[in-house]
Amino acid sequence: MATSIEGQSVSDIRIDGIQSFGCLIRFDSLLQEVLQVSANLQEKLGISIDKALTSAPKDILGSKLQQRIKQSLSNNLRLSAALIINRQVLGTYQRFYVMAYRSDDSIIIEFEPLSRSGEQRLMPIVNEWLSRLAQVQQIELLQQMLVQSIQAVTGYDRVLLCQFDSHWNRTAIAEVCRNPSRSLLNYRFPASDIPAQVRNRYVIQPLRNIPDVNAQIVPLTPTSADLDLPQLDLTAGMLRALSPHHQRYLREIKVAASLSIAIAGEQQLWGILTCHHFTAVEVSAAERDAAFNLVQMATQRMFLLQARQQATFLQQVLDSRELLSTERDKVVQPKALLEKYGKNWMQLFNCSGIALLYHDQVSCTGETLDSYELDIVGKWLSEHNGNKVCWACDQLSNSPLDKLVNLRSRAGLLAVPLPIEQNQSGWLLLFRNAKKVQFSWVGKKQIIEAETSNPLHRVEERGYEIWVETIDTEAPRWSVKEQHAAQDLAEDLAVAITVHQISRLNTELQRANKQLKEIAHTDTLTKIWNRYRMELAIDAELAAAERYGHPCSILLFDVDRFKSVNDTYGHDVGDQVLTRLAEEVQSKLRISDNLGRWGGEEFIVLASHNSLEEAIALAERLRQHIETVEFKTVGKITVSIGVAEAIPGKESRRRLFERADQAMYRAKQSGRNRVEAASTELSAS
Ligand SMILES: Nc1nc2c(ncn2[C@@H]2O[C@H](COP(=O)(O)OP(=O)(O)OP(=O)(O)O)[C@@H](O)[C@H]2O)c(=O)[nH]1
Repeated sequence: MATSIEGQSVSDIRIDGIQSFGCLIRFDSLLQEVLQVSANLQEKLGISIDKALTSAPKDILGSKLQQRIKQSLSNNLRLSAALIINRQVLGTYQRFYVMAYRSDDSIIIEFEPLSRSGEQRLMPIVNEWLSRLAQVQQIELLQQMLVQSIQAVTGYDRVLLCQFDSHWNRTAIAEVCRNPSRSLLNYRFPASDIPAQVRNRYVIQPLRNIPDVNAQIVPLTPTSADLDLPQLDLTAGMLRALSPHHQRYLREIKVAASLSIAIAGEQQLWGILTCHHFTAVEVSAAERDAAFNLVQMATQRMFLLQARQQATFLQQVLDSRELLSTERDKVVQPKALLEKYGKNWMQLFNCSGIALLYHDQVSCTGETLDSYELDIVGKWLSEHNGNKVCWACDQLSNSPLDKLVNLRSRAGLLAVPLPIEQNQSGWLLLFRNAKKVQFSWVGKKQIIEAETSNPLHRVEERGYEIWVETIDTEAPRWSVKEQHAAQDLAEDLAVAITVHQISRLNTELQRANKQLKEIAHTDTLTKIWNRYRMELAIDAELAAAERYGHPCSILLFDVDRFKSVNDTYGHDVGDQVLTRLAEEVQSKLRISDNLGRWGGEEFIVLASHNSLEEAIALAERLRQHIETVEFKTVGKITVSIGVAEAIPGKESRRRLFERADQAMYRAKQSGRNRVEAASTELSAS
């Protein structure tokens, strides 16, 4: 079997001849001289070759047509629209479809006789299909209707819509076929069938009409070699003869007539619509043009529907992101977000599972991998891909990850970096499971093997080789739109993660601050306020007392002969006494009084709102209570207490304390286990 539909797989072969459904005249670049004519000129135009080669172009074309063509070609390489002309041929009027274009420093004019029959029937058919195509909302339905409409207009036995993949292999995605046993639907054709130079021709001339594969090539006369001119490039025209390769190929697939219409995408060819007839068939220029227009119209609609589909997808992603942004204020755990929205994202991105890796945490939903494996994937991505770039894979078994983790059915992975802190890595991982698909390739095994790494097996013969490729380790590709949308989502998740992180740090910071405060304010042995905290409390109370004019007093007390406790029972027992003493005193105080350890075995009570008399009474109660308490190991102890009432605004905390200390000293001097009050004279001094 030939390797190429166009048969031009190796070199750009030119043939000095045309197909027989029209005739051709080659003029010089100024349209002043006839250089070559096709051998069927007499038959088609009624002008003998000799006459044509010796006549002035005006005499063959008529001055009106000559003028028109000259004008059109003065700026362009070809006529912007083909002309229909009437011409008398052998006594009867004949209509012709005329194409004119420049090629190789010549002007080429092609004439195709038009038959009147059938044209009237064409209009309503075309109009009906146009209106039906214009209303379809589903892409697959539109594609199916397109092939049906082309069959209705051209009458071809098989109409096939093929789409190119990124390697230029074609897959037949829609078909109508009169003979089901010759259906090629879902078949795949290797890229080499339509090599680059042939695809380039389709860009220049999207129509390729071969009404009779077996027709003899009509030679040009004189030949280009005779004229010492290069062989003509007839790409822009309709009559270009088919190469022997192409002819052999079409014969092998038992096609007698073919019409192909290239479909241009935004930047490159999107696909090709191919019509095959199993016997030779005359397709009129009007039918051909109608088919071309239907393809144009349907594909524009198809691209519109595709754009709409993508817009819907993007809108859904946007909606999901909106929901996510409403969560931000609530400081939700990222893991909870995945639990809440994961299902929706899985649907949107058509994936089996989603994982989120950040700050050494792994959360996932749906079918992904084990947590430790996800961790390995994250580390591998950061190491080999950097933290800034997306990584999309549709065949993980072919990637280095296959050796690192047990992939199970996961075949596709879209890994999107989470833009969190600079040196931190985080990933949003979307997984797709493998999807089993089978493709029936048409062509030689060797060629198909070059296009795929999957095993092939031959299934049947239909005059051409068919090789079935089974793919069960691949997932559907991640489209550019999906990748961009996933990046947007990752950005939002990164914000949610950062907000959560900050709030967590805040809580931790607050807790630490509280702890620090407690440590800074608490005496480690007795767990009551320490001296620093007591000083703060006395200062605040002094300020309040001055401001509001209420009294306030302090009680300074000290364990009597505590040294002997330590000496007799040891320091630990001494500590126990101090702890118990604090508890006992605390239990006798009002909520508004504060107890603190002043240092060593000295304690202080801040009795807010207490006058000296009230404070003395409190001190006496405390002293008496302590006297009665039975301390473990030690038995009874006593305390000596010095009481001083503050003179707000007139003395400092230090001075107040000194007065209380002096009173306590007097209590010690007076025999201990006593309460002494600081004198007011002293405080005034
Ligand atoms: N176990 C223990 N002993 C302490 C602590 N702080 C101070 N002391 C002891 O308390 C004793 C205080 O002794 P002194 O200042 O001589 O007074 P005293 O023996 O209590 O006699 P007077 O105060 O005069 O009744 C010392 O032996 C200190 O070592 C403490 O946190 N734990």
